[in-house]
Amino acid sequence: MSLVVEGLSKRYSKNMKALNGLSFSVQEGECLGIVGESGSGKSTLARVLLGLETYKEGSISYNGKPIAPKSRSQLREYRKSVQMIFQDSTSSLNPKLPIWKSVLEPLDNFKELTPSFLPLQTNNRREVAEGLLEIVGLEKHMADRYPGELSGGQKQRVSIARAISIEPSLLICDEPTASLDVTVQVQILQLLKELQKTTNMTILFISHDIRAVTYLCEKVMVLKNGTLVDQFSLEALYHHERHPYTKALVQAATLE
Ligand SMILES: Nc1ncnc2c1ncn2[C@@H]1O[C@H](COP(=O)(O)OP(=O)(O)OP(=O)(O)O)[C@@H](O)[C@H]1O
Repeated sequence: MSLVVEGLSKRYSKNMKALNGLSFSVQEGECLGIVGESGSGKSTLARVLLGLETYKEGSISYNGKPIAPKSRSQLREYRKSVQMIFQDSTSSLNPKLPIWKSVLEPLDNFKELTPSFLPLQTNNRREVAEGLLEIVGLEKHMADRYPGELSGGQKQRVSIARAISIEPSLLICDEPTASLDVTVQVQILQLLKELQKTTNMTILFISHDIRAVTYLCEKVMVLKNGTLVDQFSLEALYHHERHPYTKALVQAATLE
């Protein structure tokens, strides 16, 4: 797996660049964190990387092939190995579907894929869903519940179960813990960390919260007004060379 972004810019209007000449790459098994305040361009970047949003300047390539949002077949191929989790698990789960059916959506889309890390080899779809729920720490009986009957943390676990069902090589997380209580945030981060270790998937973790990013990721990028102002490895977080904006984020987090 390799994701390479070069000179990526995105404008919503003539005068405003939401993303401004971003260049970075992510390699197999890495966990890259992108941190920035509100309006810095985090969601725009996630949407562009997922092919949900077009861009005119720069390039994005996945495993050496360009991501061209206009090509449906390329995008389908890409989605076989790239999954996502968003902040709002409520709107990403269909309220009318029992949990087990929601969990199976990606597998229903890509029938040719079979998740090798599931403990059970079965053709029983419901059992596959239950196995996935167990992997993310939910009990089997949750399978029959509806999203409205679950807590925020439980819903986010369901979103994670669904995302990992096809064993993605790359998981893009856009503020996955932002709407959760602090203790639940930690549990979700622990789960992602554990899953990353067991599956060796690559994680791109986008968040306004530098504590969450530095808990999970060994490489960090800082986004400010659409520009990458700092990039560093976790061990250099407190280094004097850090950009003033990074230092300000760290300081604000310690004051909270
Ligand atoms: N669909 C859109 N049309 C016009 N401008 C947009 C659109 N989406 C985002 N923007 C603008 O692009 C900039 C970056 O927005 P984006 O949502 O990517 O930031 P963010 O870092 O995710 O913020 P937040 O954490 O508040 O969601 C902002 O100035 C925003 O107003």
